[in-house]
Amino acid sequence: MTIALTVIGGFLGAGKTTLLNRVLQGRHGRRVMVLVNDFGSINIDAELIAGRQGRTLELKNGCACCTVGGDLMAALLDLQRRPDRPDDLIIEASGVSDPMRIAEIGLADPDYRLNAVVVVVDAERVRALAADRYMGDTVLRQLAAADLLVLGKLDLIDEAQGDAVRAWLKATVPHVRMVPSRYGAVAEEILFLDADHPKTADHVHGHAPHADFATWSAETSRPIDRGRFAEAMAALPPGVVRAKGVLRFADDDSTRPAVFHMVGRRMSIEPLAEPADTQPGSRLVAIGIPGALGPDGLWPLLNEALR
Ligand SMILES: Nc1nc2c(ncn2[C@@H]2O[C@H](COP(=O)(O)OP(=O)(O)OP(=O)(O)O)[C@@H](O)[C@H]2O)c(=O)[nH]1
Repeated sequence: MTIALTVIGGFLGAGKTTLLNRVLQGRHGRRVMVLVNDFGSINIDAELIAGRQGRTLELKNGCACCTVGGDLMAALLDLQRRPDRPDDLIIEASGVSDPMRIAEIGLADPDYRLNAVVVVVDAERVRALAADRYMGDTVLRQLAAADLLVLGKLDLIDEAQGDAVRAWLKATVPHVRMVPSRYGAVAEEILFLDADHPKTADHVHGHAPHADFATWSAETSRPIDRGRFAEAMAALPPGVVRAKGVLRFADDDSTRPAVFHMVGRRMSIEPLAEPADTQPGSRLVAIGIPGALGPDGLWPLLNEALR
């Protein structure tokens, strides 16, 4: 039997890991493995995946659609030879990748068949991102690659705005079905799409490079002051479009670290859902337009927040 391949794409912070976690928690009876490709030297995404032990593979050091194609092929080959070979492989693409390109790399291996390319859309931000001079092409390419659009974050906008986003998506990618989803609440469906995707064959082979994004990361073993951390993050320049971290605050004596998300200017800090085998210390990564942060990257900000 071939392994069904599902690629989850979507722009930085759209909600890909949230959807993936819902799939992993679902009662679908399938043996699912996941492969995450974060776009930085510290792969925080792998830490944020629920029940990840034994079923999460990581692709580090670059964007799978551009630089790590060879690593991806090697990982796929390895997986289908394992005794605990899965029924399904879900690849969570990095937020800047072209998910169709990743699907194509996967399909070069005859042991895999493409179930679907699922693209998560941040309903609050998608139109502004698509119109952005720097990020627009990447976003539009992702939308066009989808067999299914999962329209998340409708809870952050009102009904009229939600209708306008739907109408815009319908006009922009008329052939693509979309489903609304709050925090990935369509997860059960996505393993069983078995999409008919003529687009894969038609897709222009070769790779039109997407805009360059820079990543920054910083780590510390010292506790972090919550108030000063929030102030430091609020001071990030607009060119930093996404940041996330697994953090240990000085005022929190639980063993459970906190998870920090910044998507655009929206920030949240919550306890890590499943703290089982997380690393000690704190880690922070950010992604944005090259040059948005100075040569020391996140370090000055993180240092300000230490106690
Ligand atoms: N309000 C709201 N927030 C959501 C929804 N889905 C996801 N989020 C939040 O959006 C933030 C980013 O979610 P992730 O799932 O980490 O996004 P991602 O696409 O995996 O991010 P990258 O891998 O960094 O590109 C988190 O704070 C989520 O809780 C939703 O439907 N509504």
